[in-house]
Amino acid sequence: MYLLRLTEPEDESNLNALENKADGGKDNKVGTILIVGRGSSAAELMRPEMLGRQPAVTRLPGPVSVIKSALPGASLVVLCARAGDEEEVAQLGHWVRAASPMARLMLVADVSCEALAVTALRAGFQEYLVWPVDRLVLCQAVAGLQRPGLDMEPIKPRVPVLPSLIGQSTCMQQLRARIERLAKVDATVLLVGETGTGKDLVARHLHESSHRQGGPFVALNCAALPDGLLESELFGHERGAFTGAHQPYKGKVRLAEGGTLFLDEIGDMPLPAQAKLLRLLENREVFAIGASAVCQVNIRLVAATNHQLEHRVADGLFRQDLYYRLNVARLLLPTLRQRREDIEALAHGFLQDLANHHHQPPCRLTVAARQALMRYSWPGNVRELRNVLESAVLMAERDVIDVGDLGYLAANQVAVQDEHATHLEERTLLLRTLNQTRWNKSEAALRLNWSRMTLYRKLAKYELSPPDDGMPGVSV
Ligand SMILES: Nc1ncnc2c1ncn2[C@@H]1O[C@H](COP(=O)(O)OP(=O)(O)OP(=O)(O)O)[C@@H](O)[C@H]1O
Repeated sequence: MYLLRLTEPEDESNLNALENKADGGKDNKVGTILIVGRGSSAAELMRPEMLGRQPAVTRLPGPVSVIKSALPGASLVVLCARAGDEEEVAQLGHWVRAASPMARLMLVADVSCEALAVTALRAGFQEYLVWPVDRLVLCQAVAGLQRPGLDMEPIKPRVPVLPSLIGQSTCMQQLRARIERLAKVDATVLLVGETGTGKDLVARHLHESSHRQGGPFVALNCAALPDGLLESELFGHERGAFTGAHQPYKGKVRLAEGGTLFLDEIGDMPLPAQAKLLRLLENREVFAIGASAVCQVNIRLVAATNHQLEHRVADGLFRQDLYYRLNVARLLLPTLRQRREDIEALAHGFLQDLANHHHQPPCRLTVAARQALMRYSWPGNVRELRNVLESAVLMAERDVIDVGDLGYLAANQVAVQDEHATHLEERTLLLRTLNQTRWNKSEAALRLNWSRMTLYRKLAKYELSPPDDGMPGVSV
């Protein structure tokens, strides 16, 4: 009853093979095709002229037990979903991976939706189609199933798996709006921010939202290569240009033709390469090592740094003219400390991601674990948060992450609690002494063996004032 015919009607042998499997036949090359439906596309897919014959469609959310019981042995699971169905998509991906790890997963979305596509690809779907889909495209997408020996070959995803920029804080909303604006123009962009704040991810989003999205996105970390090598990697070389140059190499700049060149850690670029980069930005031309002529290029440059470039200029380590060229449009990425309100959403997104990756249900955070994440200072920003959660997922014995699973954050939490307890004790002691001395501060300082200055500092710190002022907290 779960058989969905996606084959051409004239291809009788395949129909027979599918029928055999559905009837408990021995032909394992094809297997069962299951459709889990939601939205108008599911209803459309049921039309006989679309699929050859009348299929059975199971609704999601629907009888979970029915869907789950149908999964083992399925070769292809087609999910028809709408925008907002991300949770179900992730859930189905998880079930399929658990019940039938070799099955292919296909998502048919009612409308084009980035969140849905990204969730589907992260959940292990090999194919993402947007309704209306051509019947031929459907048939091609399941063609691997129909050809013996190709059953398990994954279908190349048609959309890039680019993680979304998570965060609804004001600074993230502003950042998104700026990315959108800058995506419409071809200006050089400089991304500035601490390590792990998402500069690489933003560069990719800029590329994907720009008219260059069909072109290549080529990234190079300028700090990762020694001086000589960086120049040849970036601008290319001719054969025999230097010892070891056995083959000509185009270089990253020319490889990015028609697309975006992303230069990470640009603050660490050596001065000779900086001179060549300036020429590229001014004339849009490259001169490969050993070449006899320049070559015109059409690229957009996005650069990133976690240095204060102004300081590098002042120290003579970065060319001022290049700095002015790069600094045309500058995007400052907020630290995670500046957008603590996004921590929970980021954690949720990463836990979902990790669950898909490890084919497990997503872990939940206890209240104490959530508080520990909120309190920590995150010097390594979003990357550090992701790493902490990844190791917690691996360490947690159940699908619940408690503060003890958070590695060094747990120790930090204890330190915070100790400090808090010490403060509470000191405040209580001070209040008791002040009450005993009827708020005679000199007498209280004497009894506590503090100077009067220390006493005043502590009064300010704990926001204490005499009872006459009507302030709370004088009774111990
Ligand atoms: N807003 C965000 N939403 C989701 N994931 C994010 C976000 N920001 C960063 N990340 C993730 O955090 C990790 C680090 O991000 P990224 O590499 O872009 O940082 P970076 O600023 O380029 O770091 P570095 O300066 O060290 O190169 C990546 O896994 C990235 O996908």
